[in-house]
Amino acid sequence: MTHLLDNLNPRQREAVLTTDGPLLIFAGAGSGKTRVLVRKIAYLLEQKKTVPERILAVTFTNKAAGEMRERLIHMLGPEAARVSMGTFHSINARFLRKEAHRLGYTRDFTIYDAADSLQLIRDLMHSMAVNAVSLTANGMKYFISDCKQQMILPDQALKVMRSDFLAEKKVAIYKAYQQQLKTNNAMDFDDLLIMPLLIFEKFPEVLTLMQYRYDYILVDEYQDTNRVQFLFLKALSEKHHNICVVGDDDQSIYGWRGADIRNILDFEETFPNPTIIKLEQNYRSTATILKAASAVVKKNRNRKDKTLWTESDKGEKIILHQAETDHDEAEYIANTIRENHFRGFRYRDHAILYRTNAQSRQLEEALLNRQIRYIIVGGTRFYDRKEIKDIMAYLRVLVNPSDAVSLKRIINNPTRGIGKTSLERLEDFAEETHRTLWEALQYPEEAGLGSAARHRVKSFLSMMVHLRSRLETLTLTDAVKEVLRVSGYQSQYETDDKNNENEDRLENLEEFVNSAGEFEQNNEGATLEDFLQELSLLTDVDQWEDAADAVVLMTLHSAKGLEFPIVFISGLEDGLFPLERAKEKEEELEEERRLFYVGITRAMKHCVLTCVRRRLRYGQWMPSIASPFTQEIPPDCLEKTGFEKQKSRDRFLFGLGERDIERSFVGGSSPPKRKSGSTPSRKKTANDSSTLPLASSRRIRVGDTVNHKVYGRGKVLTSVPSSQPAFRVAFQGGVVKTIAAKFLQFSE
Ligand SMILES: Nc1ncnc2c1ncn2[C@@H]1O[C@H](COP(=O)(O)OP(=O)(O)OP(=O)(O)O)[C@@H](O)[C@H]1O
Ligand SMILES: [Mg+2]
Repeated sequence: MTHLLDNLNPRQREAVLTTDGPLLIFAGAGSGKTRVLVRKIAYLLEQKKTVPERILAVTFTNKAAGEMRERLIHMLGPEAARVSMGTFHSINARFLRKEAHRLGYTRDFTIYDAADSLQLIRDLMHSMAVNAVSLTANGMKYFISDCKQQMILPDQALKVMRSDFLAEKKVAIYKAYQQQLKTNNAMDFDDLLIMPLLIFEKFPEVLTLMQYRYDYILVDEYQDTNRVQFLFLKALSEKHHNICVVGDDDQSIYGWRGADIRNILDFEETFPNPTIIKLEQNYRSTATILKAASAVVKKNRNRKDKTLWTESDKGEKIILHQAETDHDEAEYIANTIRENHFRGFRYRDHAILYRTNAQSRQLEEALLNRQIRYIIVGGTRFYDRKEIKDIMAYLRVLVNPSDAVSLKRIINNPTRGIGKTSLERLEDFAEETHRTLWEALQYPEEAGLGSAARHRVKSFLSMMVHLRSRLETLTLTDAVKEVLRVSGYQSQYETDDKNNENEDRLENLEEFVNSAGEFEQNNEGATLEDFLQELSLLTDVDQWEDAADAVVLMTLHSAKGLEFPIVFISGLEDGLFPLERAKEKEEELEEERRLFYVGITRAMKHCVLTCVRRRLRYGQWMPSIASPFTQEIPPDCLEKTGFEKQKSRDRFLFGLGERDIERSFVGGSSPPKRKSGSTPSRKKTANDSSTLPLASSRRIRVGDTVNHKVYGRGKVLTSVPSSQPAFRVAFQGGVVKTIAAKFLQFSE
């Protein structure tokens, strides 16, 4: 047996051994909070002989849950896999599959992601003829989510709202939205958190059962729970009080998504006689990194003071590099990574963090340019692509025909001649007769459709009914294939011109079938419902498979809980990090500072901060100065580079109307350096490709076979409109990527 208490300091050991009663492990970054949580679960299983299912462990991402599970299996064997583990959303979704019928949903309810919710709000605002200029669908979505996160239901909303001339309208939309969700047998992400509490309230016997179901509840990253999650934990632990939460108020970075820092700060008042254990030794970072991070976060006023110390060496100073432009910044980072690689670091030892996703483009270019492998966490997600959302909509309707958002997405996709007017008539009929849209499809005549349209609706309906019956006998993967085939969705891309984006779509659909296969392999007896649920609840980080040796790019938010030997934090400029809008409110500025603290404390050995003198934002060159946060780092921890006496030159560069000059050089060599005062050179245009070098003498065309230094052989799918010649290429390893032509070698 692994020794459960090995390699733990006395405080950590105490935290593992304190199993009963409320326990708050309150500690700074890298002090072993997550390690303690894993050991504690192991201890409960091994020493206290707790039945695995009777332990509930809540993590911030599904990936973190997966890693915890693996570690436990490694320590204790396969039995440990049975511990109930997951994010709040996935744990609640599982619960609701069994219990949502009490609130009038079926167990097949659909989970709407942010885009689905937004679509529904848009449709509702359209049908309710809401056209107030100051009320956008997006704004409404925030409003609804905000209410839900505070447990304010539509009926109470008006009472608790500040009077605002749009208040009644907003509440009316909120009400309609909630009703429509119910009709669609669908829940949004916030509902997944609220509905269990409503069930507890209405059916106390269910709560009692749940209170006896788990003996121990453990929560990681507690500082980022919101009010509803807090109420859920409180309700569940009320009988046994065996709740152990770990967190760090300095790492609370999801206030903008409703996380309530008071949950951790007020723990002592909420849970009776809690034990509080502070962990103060940091095991992750060098002394310098730790000193810098601590000094920064100490500037926040709304926090509990804590000391972090380490036995590690001082290590190297944190580098603060100022580059000329964002292009140069990316070049600097990529060069540094290349040098580190020569020195023996792996690519995967590096993480590049940024405040906003938009910053990744330049970084990608620079890495591609040097054939450095990388992975982006977040950005355009595979499951957000049109064709993937379409096929998922088919599957959702088959599982839950009441889901009108998905039904509307596919009813005329591929084109079946069921046009807008027909659909509107069907929707009106559904509303007037209190039917779902799916039920209305059975009455096309009554809904007032012409005979041709009636016929089309009937044949669509009978195809779907047929598919639904097929689902009962087919395996998950075969079901997905069958739907793709019978619906005609796949063939619409097969018959058309091969040399356009259709091939791309077909590849993605194939990849989707593969992912179904993989899911089936990993989850015995998996159903289509399980698969759809898993896909709906994936977070950005969950989609990152970290097996490959690749640099990882992600936002600072996504990096929470992770660690890397070398961390770059890019774009450390005033107005970008902290964001401009956060500077006005102290609370928000403090949250940005915590985000910076999270960023620095991801680094084990080296931390490199970068900023630029001017950045292209919204198509304009913005003169930039280093983030005020960089000045909060003690000077003896910092080594500044690149801050040169170029400021006088900068004045000539701003506003000279050549804002795109670098754009046309992206990925290539540095922009031409001009002497101060010289007139701008002629702007290079997108069509000016004649001067750009191509890797071979023959120009590359769609359909060609090409070679790439990193990705190997591939086939050119499409040409991509861009400031320089670029192609979408399907490589042999299954990777599909857009690559600048100059990195491709024509292959006979
Ligand atoms: N007692 C210990 N001895 C050696 N290494 C340790 C010890 N405790 C923790 N570590 C190591 O320190 C690093 C940080 O631990 P862990 O990720 O558990 O910290 P954390 O407090 O959860 O950090 P964060 O606040 O970033 O979530 C890990 O690499 C972990 O393996
Ligand atoms: Mg942790």
